[in-house]
Amino acid sequence: MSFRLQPATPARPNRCQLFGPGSRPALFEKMAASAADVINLDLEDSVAPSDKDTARENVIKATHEVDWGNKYLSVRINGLDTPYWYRDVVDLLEKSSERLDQIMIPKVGCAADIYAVDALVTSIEAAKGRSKKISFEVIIESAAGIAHAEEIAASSPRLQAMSLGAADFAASMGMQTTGIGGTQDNYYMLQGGNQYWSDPWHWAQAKIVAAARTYGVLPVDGPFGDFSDDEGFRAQARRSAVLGMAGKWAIHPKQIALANEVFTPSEEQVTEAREILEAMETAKANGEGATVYKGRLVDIASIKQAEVIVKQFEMINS
Ligand SMILES: CC(=O)SCCNC(=O)CCNC(=O)[C@H](O)C(C)(C)COP(=O)(O)OP(=O)(O)OC[C@H]1O[C@@H](n2cnc3c(N)ncnc32)[C@H](O)[C@@H]1OP(=O)(O)O
Ligand SMILES: O=CC(=O)O
Ligand SMILES: [Mg+2]
Repeated sequence: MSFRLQPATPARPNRCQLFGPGSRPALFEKMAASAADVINLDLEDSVAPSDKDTARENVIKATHEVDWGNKYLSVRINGLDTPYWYRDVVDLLEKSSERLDQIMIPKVGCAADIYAVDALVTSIEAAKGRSKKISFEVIIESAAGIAHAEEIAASSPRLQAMSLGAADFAASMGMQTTGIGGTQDNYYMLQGGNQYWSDPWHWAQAKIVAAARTYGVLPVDGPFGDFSDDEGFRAQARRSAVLGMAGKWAIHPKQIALANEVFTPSEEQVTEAREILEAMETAKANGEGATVYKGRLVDIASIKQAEVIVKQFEMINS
């Protein structure tokens, strides 16, 4: 470990972030009753320009009137290149109830974007005497965003999570696809006449995980657009979980159980992690730093790996 220790990420479950348009208030009670850990009420791309004002009012009303239980309640504001975002922030901070936990900032391109929102939020919080400090989540979904992922991850103590937004990311990068996440037919290697599909999202995910984990921010996988394809969602989510992401968005209620399943360590994974910890306790008692578990090497690094799984499981069940 470096002399600079890696900060812990926020200790709250973030397996599934359920999205719903702010312009469809009929969905809000259903979202609140769902099994998602985080709710993202959207003012941005799922809301038509003509509905922006009404959606904002709906969302503010819902912070007062809907029982959100133990959900982490987040609202996605409009991008900083639009005429809507400042009004989103001002009205949310001045008029929403203290139940609001987080603002999600889309299409972030550099740390200065967060600085601007932080300055506005901090000023309104002080002016209005709000007792809860609002947290931020950012979406990395542009060439600039991925190029500056590290400075964005370091930009504000308010920052708790960083998501990959596959749709806008693909557009900004000029990727030749209309798919939102998942396997891309044309992204394959050829060997012996056979096609082997590769993962075009992998490097962006890995970059986000590294940037976020360096600064104690939760890395999150964004949308998987084809909500009819459960196995496609599972495969994408499993790859994200193995890479170190904490959770994934659901853009339809069908996807909530799938995300929770993948981002909750299985009984087998937890049992194995606990057995590794026990094996290492025995090794330590014998004055050894390394030992053998089921024919494999385990050593002091294995303790940290096993603890990741046990801690995830314990946090979800606490
Ligand atoms: C690229 C990005 O930026 S992604 C993030 C922004 N996008 C979004 O927020 C979109 C979120 N999702 C949606 O708006 C909707 O789910 C849609 C448009 C995809 C599909 O909506 P529908 O056609 O109503 O879906 P469908 O008919 O399959 O709904 C089945 C049930 O789930 C409910 N439902 C649909 N979406 C949601 C949701 N997001 N949250 C909770 N419940 C929902 C419906 O009301 C319906 O309930 P019922 O059985 O009681 O009648
Ligand atoms: O905002 C999400 C995206 O995929 O774009
Ligand atoms: Mg987007």
